[in-house]
Order: sequence, then structure tokens, then C-alpha cells
Amino acid sequence: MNSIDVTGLTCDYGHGHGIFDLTFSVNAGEVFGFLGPNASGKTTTIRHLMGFARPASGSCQIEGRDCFTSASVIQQTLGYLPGDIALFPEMSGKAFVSFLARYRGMKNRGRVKELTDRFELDLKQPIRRMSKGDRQKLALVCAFMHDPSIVILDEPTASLDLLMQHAFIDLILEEKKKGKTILMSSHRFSEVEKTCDRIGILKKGHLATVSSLEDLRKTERRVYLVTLDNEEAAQALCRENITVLEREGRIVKIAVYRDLRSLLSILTNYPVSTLDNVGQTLEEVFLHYYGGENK
Ligand SMILES: Nc1ncnc2c1ncn2[C@@H]1O[C@H](COP(=O)(O)OP(=O)(O)OP(=O)(O)O)[C@@H](O)[C@H]1O
Repeated sequence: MNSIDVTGLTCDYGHGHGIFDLTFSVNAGEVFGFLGPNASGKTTTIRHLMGFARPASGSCQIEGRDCFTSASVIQQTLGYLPGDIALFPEMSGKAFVSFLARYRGMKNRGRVKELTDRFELDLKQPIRRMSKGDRQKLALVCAFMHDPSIVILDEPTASLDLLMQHAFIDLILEEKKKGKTILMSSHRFSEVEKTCDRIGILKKGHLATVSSLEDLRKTERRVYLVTLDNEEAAQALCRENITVLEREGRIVKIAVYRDLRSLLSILTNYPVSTLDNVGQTLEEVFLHYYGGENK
């Protein structure tokens, strides 16, 4: 059984906003990255997974339970980090953690100490006095303290500094080794690259792709570096009907889809000194799906 199943999930806010006919699943023991530009529908999807909203059509299930009709059961056991962390401001971190531990019926609270040490968080301070980063650390402690088998994280490192981002990556890799299932939305390519097995990319509420990182790297798109004899030729090449990613002096970086022949036939008219196939960074692949690439 998959841990998370999303089938035809739709929430139409009108004017093209929302999520449309999303279908994907997350296997047990998998870390699944959920990516997309701002307003592409990541939080809307996660809110449906948490059972906060009833789907307009389609459904989502966690371990076979419908996320909306079984929301309270799911919420009690799941680990969840919301995108907007609105915690009780007058409570101390400690009081909030105790409140949550009681709600979840937790007996063993050893994990709280381990997590606060890991993220260097002082739980004694009132939440209203915590920095944004501290509130995010508190939310992380709350998401993992009951050792859940499934964790859903909405931009878990948005407010963390570099050191703490590393602490987060270490935590995810340890949880992954323990067989936990994690779905996390993120804008940080490096963290996704280090932790995720598969990713789904959302664009304007539609799933642009669901793919393993391995397969993403081997996309049909190849990138070539063409070095010309002079800069004028490089400038002229950029005006051809090709996808130029960038030009630096005599060197032009070009994306090619499927067939190299049309590029080769154009290049026969140019003084080419070298042609190299270069590996793409994962960031370049993502940006291609995000739609930030110019012709
Ligand atoms: N309650 C709502 N009513 C109307 N429109 C909404 C509502 N919630 C979200 N939207 C719209 O739905 C779209 C998707 O929003 P969502 O918050 O899911 O995006 P996101 O991918 O999480 O964005 P970000 O990366 O900026 O956090 C946006 O255009 C947003 O304005």
C-alpha cells in the first residue's frame, strides 16, 4: 500500500487559481519533494492532505484513510509542519510542546530533548518572543517529536539559517534510514537534491512532472556548450531559432530537445571550435519545468 494517494484532486478557486486533477502517490519509506513556483498550489495540496478542506472533486488518502473524513485520526498520528506557523503566542515553547504531547497521548518525551538539542532551541522562551527561525525550529520539533511514520512538511527550512538547514537535512536522512515516509514542499533545490527520492513539480495548479531524481537528470533536454572562433559569430548564433540559455563571450550555452540534427545543421554555417555536452545541474532542470527558460 502507498502511504499517500492523491487521485484527481481538484480545488478550483476561480480565475485559474487552485489545483487541478492532481494524481500522484508517495510510497512507504520514500522522501517525496513537492516543488513549484509561488502560488502553484503546494500549500493547497498539503492542506487537503491534512484534511483542512474538502476536495471539490477527486480524493486523497493517507494509509488508506480518506484525508477529509478521517482528518482527526490522521492528524493525531501524522507529523505536520505548516507553511504559516501560527502558534499560541503567549505560551512558552515548553507549554506548547506539552499541550501537543498530551493531545497525541505521548508517553515518551525523550525525543523532544533530542530535537531541541539538535536545533539548538530554547523552549523556555514565550513563543511571541521567538525569532522566525526559532518558531520554525519549534514547528520542526512538534512535527517529529512523536516519531511519526508519515511526515508532511510545508517549506520546513524557509526561515532556517545555513547551519540549521544542514541540521534539517541530517534529520531527514536519518528518518529516511528508519523507513519514514516524508512529503515536503520546498524552494531549496540543494536540500531536495540531498534528501528526496522522487519529486513532483507543480505549475499553475497542474502537475508538470512526477519523476525520480535520476530520471529528471536524464531528461530529453540536453545542454551543449558551443565555443565559436569570435564573439560576433556567437552573437549571430544567439539570433538563430535555438534555445540559448546564456552567452559568455565566444561561448554559447544551448538547450536541445530530443534531436540534435537541427542544431548541427545550423552550426555548419558557423566557425565552431568546440562543441561539448555538459551535465545539467538539478537546479537547471527544475527551472526548465518552472518555465523560467527563455528561447
Ligand atoms: N482560500 C483561498 N481562496 C482563494 N484563492 C486561494 C486560497 N488559497 C490559495 N489560493 C490561491 O491558490 C493558488 C495556490 O496557492 P498556494 O498557497 O497553494 O500556492 P503555493 O504553491 O503554496 O505558493 P508559495 O510557494 O507562494 O507558498 C494561489 O494563486 C493562491 O492565491
